Amino acid sequence: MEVVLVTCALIFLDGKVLCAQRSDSMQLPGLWEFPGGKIEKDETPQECLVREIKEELSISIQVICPLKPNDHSYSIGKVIRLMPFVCIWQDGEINLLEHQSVEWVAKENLKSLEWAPADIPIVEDLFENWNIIQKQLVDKNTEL
Ligand SMILES: Nc1nc2c([nH]c(=O)n2[C@H]2C[C@H](O)[C@@H](COP(=O)(O)OP(=O)(O)OP(=O)(O)O)O2)c(=O)[nH]1
Repeated sequence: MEVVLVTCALIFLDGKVLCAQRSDSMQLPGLWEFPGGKIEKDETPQECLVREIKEELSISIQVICPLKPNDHSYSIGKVIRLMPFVCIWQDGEINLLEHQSVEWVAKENLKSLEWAPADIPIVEDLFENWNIIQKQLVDKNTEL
């Protein structure tokens, strides 16, 4: 069974997370996701994420920690392993190079978006652990 490794970034700023809507030229058009992409040969998931976010949104991020990955099969014989990472915005202005739109979303609005099926368990996990993640980010900020 082929397992495709895909990273995605939960980028936090001011208590909201950045969500992106896939465009008509992408697979799963119109659905919401966390930006990211497939891991290339010889790169770590963290390197992949920094590269993808620069390519897709033209911003720099800092990768903080992983959350639980989710395996999802969109077609027979092929599994996507979606690997989420908590990240913070570091530098640059968002420029939509692939997605049709992005939104900074608060916890209470997370579940109202129409998510790509592979993201649903990740959104659940994020919702459940939202306050713990926020606290970790605040502690991290005071450390810096
Ligand atoms: N980046 C990302 N991809 C996701 C998410 N949820 C989800 O099902 N996917 C799927 C869509 C695609 O089938 C695959 C990732 O493909 P992609 O098109 O974003 O990645 P990529 O830029 O490296 O792909 P490519 O252009 O090289 O084909 O994972 C998500 O939250 N983020």
